[in-house]
Amino acid sequence: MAGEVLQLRGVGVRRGRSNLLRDVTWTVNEGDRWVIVGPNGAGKTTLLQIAAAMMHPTEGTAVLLEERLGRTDVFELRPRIGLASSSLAAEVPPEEKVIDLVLTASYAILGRWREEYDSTDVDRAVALLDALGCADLVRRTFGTLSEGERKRVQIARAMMPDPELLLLDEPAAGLDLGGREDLVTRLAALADDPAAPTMALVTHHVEEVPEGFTHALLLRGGEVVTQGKVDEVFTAEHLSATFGLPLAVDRQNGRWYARSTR
Ligand SMILES: Nc1ncnc2c1ncn2[C@@H]1O[C@H](COP(=O)(O)OP(=O)(O)OP(=O)(O)O)[C@@H](O)[C@H]1O
Repeated sequence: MAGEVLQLRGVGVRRGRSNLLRDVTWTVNEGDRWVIVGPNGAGKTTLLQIAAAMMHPTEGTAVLLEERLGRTDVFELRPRIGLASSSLAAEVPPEEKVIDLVLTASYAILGRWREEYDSTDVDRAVALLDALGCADLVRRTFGTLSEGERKRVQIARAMMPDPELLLLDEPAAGLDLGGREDLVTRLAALADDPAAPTMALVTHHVEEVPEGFTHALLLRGGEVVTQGKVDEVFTAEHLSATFGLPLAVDRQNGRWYARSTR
């Protein structure tokens, strides 16, 4: 499939009197690697929920993989989109085996019972875990993993059905410095792989943006501050407006750094 993977036009999400998102217009093209950056409560997770066909907009239109939300069967659409998020991780039973957690993603269910998998599926699951540095965790249960290991296993699961769009909600949250750097390096390798799916990653921190991410969208108070090519978006002016404090922004070896100048 060529062209637009996701197209939002004038998207709003209201809950009671709150506008979680307002007038968001955003196009993701095949092969793009997007980061969505903003402070707590900006609406980042809400935006990702729409991109994952887990939530419908209250206003505007959302077209995912050429299917318009509200006019398509989301149960057919969801397996084409990989989502890794801490809220999904919280639903995993602690006794779930890592290999089963990844394998069951092909069926978009939790729990391995009833399905049988062929050896091609098992080989793919092991290869994905290996690529994310988790080959030694295959036989462990999810409940025994560290936070960093859980994050990497979740990404392997999200990639298992070979999605056309991969969505990562705060993949580095809760990781120590070594864990963050390991994950960011692996995500940079993924971003660099032309065979990898189109991606969108949510974070609060520009330091967590892997090298090779091409585009950025800044959100504040449910509204887009600016969006476009990452080096045009990640300026002191734009990031200061997004986070509501004066920031200096640096880039070194493809990575970004921000600090307060107050
Ligand atoms: N059902 C709801 N009813 C009212 N407000 C809600 C509801 N769900 C979320 N919100 C609010 O919408 C805003 C956006 O939430 P969202 O989780 O999308 O933000 P976020 O940018 O991902 O935040 P964080 O970085 O803290 O995870 C928050 O202020 C949140 O409290």
